[in-house]
Amino acid sequence: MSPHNNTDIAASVPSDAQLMAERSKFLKNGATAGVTCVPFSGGQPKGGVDDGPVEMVRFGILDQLQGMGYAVELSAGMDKYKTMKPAQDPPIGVLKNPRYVAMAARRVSEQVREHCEAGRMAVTLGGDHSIAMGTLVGSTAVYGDDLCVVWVDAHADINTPSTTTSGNLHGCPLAYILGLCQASTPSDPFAWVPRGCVRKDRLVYIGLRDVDPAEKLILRQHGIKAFSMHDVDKHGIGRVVEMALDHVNRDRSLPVHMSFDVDALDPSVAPATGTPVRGGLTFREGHYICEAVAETGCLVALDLVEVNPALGDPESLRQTVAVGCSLVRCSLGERLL
Ligand SMILES: NC(=[NH2+])NCCC[C@H](N)C(=O)O
Ligand SMILES: [Mn+2]
Ligand SMILES: [Mn+2]
Repeated sequence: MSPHNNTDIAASVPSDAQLMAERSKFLKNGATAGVTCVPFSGGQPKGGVDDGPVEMVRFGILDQLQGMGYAVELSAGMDKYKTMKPAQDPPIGVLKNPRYVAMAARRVSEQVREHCEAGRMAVTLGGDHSIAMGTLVGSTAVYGDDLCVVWVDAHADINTPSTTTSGNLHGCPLAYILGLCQASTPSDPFAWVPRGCVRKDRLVYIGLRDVDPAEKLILRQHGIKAFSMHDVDKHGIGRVVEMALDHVNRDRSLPVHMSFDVDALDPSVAPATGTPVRGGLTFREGHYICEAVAETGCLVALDLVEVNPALGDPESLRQTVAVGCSLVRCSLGERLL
């Protein structure tokens, strides 16, 4: 019998999770993925995005992570997100479902904080992007303002309660996180969000192409670094990711939280999402971002949001769920070779 059969190889060669744990600069338990499923759609008007996590689980994301060598620690009580909607939740100004969004995000922040405290890689499956208010409060509670944020999205999601025209809170999480809007009244449902928990110079965007006029002003006013699709075309994705990481984390010595909105990808690659915008990242460009961030060994938290299985035909759904899962795997160190 040959001494080099596959079992021998598998036993002696490190798994992707082991490689990731060895490279992982900030996680004491980097071979454990702390997964939080957030079936939540209250930050925008379209139903279905609350089924994003369950579809990704059904597609096998948890088994896939285990297959890469990760232990998976799943946050309990994902059904609670669907049932915690308050009976009365009238708009505050133009903001829709403010109490519901705030309650859900607060719960997310606690679940993500627990994973980060335990030194696990915190993986959050959305749900709409308003939940990132929770994920970032959770990760910064542990990593403080060292935390760098790579926000991959077609949109800037930085509207304040006074600039949003839609009133959809999935377009606003970063305004709260960066402290661009202060708690106006003691009854503000977002009073628990530590304003400014992420520093403006530690946020960088990749993939922008649909930014509201007021958001453009905010980005300019505060000197927030953003690489649009124009920059991706001009420099190529390799250079853009390098420049983005250089901006927030020149020495690759700080922890990174990546918040990946699947609508950053072109609608031909990820059609089943609520606010698709033409001219997005290719399949490979999206994956390259995840691979390059994984390679730094700095990743401590990942969000994958805005997969909406209710939009489009079964093939669009399958394609979008599959690409969401593969972005998660690549961010957690799955390698092509
Ligand atoms: N997470 C998203 N898909 N956000 C889309 C936001 C669109 C628009 N800027 C708004 O404020 O409503
Ligand atoms: Mn978006
Ligand atoms: Mn978004």
